[in-house]
Amino acid sequence: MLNSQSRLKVYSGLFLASGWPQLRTWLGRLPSQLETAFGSERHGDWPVWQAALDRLPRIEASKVDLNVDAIFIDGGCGEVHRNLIEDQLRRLHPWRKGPYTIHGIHIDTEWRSDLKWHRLKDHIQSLEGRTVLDVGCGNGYHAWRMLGCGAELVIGIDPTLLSVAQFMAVKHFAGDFPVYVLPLGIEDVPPNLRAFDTVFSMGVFYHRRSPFDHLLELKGCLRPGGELVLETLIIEGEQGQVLVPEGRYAQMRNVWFIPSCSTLLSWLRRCGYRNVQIVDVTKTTSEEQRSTDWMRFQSLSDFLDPVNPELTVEGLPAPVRAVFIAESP
Ligand SMILES: Nc1ncnc2c1ncn2[C@@H]1O[C@H](C[S@+](CC[C@H]([NH3+])C(=O)[O-])CC(=O)[O-])[C@@H](O)[C@H]1O
Repeated sequence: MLNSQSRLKVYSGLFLASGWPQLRTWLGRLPSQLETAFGSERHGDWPVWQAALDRLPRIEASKVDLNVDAIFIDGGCGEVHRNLIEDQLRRLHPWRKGPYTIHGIHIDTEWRSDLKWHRLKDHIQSLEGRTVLDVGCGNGYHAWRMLGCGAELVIGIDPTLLSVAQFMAVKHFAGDFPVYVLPLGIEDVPPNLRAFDTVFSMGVFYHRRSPFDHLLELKGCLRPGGELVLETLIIEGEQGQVLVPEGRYAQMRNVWFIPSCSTLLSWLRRCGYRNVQIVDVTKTTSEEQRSTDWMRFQSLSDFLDPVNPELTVEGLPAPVRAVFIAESP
């Protein structure tokens, strides 16, 4: 089992990131934050996931390609090792974000996260040399893609320990790249760090009970002039319209605010962002989100009205997602 010392080792490259003085306030607190988060080994399944990680064989990667839709890691791996790896990776079920191809094993995840990446990548400022924060990064799929686009350092945060375990499995095989997924929520990032060149918040906004506070927290993470990339569920409608589901939305329990595009644009401006733009609006389809062999639970098609797929099973507008970009003052 990884004890707390060796667990910190996973993040050691990050602690060496003294080249980022703005991050010092946070890095100082990080060891105790990690202790607390992993201390939720109270979390029933963590020992199972940790054991799967511990069983992964060490195989040097001879090729890592982060600029392909299925993040690609390969090396000289025989069938015995491949079977062992696949067995361990499957213990980290459900795999929601991806896809990945690791030593010949294709992890066909619930989400084709590459589709979201393609929708936004040509609209954002170049990530070359930038310090990036990905809030609610899941298992880090987009964080790897950001690195592939030249980011100098990518920090992802996600409080779901299974996502962190999946990231650790991928990084175990990829090697020592400046990308980290921390088992933390946005509320754990010290306020007003003003450290990151680009901050992504994708698929998180509608889970927040207090939308303005989320937009302001994100602004506090950005350096002046930095770029926010915000992706969230929207409804069709005029400025001022917003859906607040009274119960579930597409079977999700924790959905709070789904604004229209012009409403969210005005909220961003109200929070002080400049050059606020909407760069993509796309209906979520079963090509993008579906059950697979690596995510065997229900998925989008089960969450839509079987007679009218324009509606969710609750009778609300079916999921449409939009990407907003904005500049921090
Ligand atoms: N307080 C919080 N702070 C940070 N993250 C949180 C918090 N609460 C929940 N999350 C995390 O936010 C992620 C939202 S998924 C988006 C993944 C990726 N970004 C994607 O765009 O594919 C939703 C989706 O699939 O749309 C989950 O991994 C949560 O654990």
